[in-house]
Amino acid sequence: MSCQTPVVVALDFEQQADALNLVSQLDPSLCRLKVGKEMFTHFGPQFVKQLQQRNFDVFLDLKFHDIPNTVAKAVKAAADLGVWMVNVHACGGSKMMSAARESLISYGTDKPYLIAVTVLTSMEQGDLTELGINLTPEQQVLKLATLTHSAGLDGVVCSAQEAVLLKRQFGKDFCLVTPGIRPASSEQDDQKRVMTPAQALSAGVDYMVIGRPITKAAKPLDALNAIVQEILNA
Ligand SMILES: O=C(O)c1cc(=O)[nH]c(=O)n1[C@@H]1O[C@H](COP(=O)(O)O)[C@@H](O)[C@H]1O
Repeated sequence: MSCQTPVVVALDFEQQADALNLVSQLDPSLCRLKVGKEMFTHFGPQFVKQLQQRNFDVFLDLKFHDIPNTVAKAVKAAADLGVWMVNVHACGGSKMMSAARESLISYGTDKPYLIAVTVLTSMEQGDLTELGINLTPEQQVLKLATLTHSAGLDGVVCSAQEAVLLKRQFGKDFCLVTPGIRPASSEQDDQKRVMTPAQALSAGVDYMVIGRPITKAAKPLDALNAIVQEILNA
């Protein structure tokens, strides 16, 4: 059965055994899984394959940002790995994003979702100013999402705080993937532009990436179930 909820659990663990211990308690109909830079650097494609063998959809979150040729080839390598979703940085620009999209044409309907990171959810106004960007986070997200949409990608990573604006601008089929999701009882950690699961759902997000509120909970399965319940009740 394919996944019935928008939850994507971010598997950010140092030890593969700890990640697999959590995964063995999870059901692919209740969540998808994200593998990011830490675990992919430690454990590589073999780790992704282990998750796929357990019937999970895998979001390979390596946020590619490089010259067009390099990113196109990296995205193609992700497609060869059979991942469900892969991302690039929208800051890499239109040419880079177009090259990434074109590298997936030969995969037809088997291609992974290709999405672009706009403004990291850990960033706020001061972080943009520091980079010489004199726009609000929302304006910068809109600018990068416009480039992403024009380059023909499937959607963006943004915060749930920008979801209403982006759905209004680009329509319901432009996929919104939102980290920075925090149940009311959770710590914010290093996330800045946050929303609760219920708020994110009503803002119209398609997928919620959630890590520490689940993985660092005393009882991760209970934490996930509570989040799913909050979404179902919203
Ligand atoms: O692309 C991402 O997944 C991502 C983009 C972004 O803007 N913010 C963000 O937090 N992420 C990832 O989403 C996950 C969030 O984890 P928690 O903050 O533990 O819920 C991490 O694995 C981040 O690498």
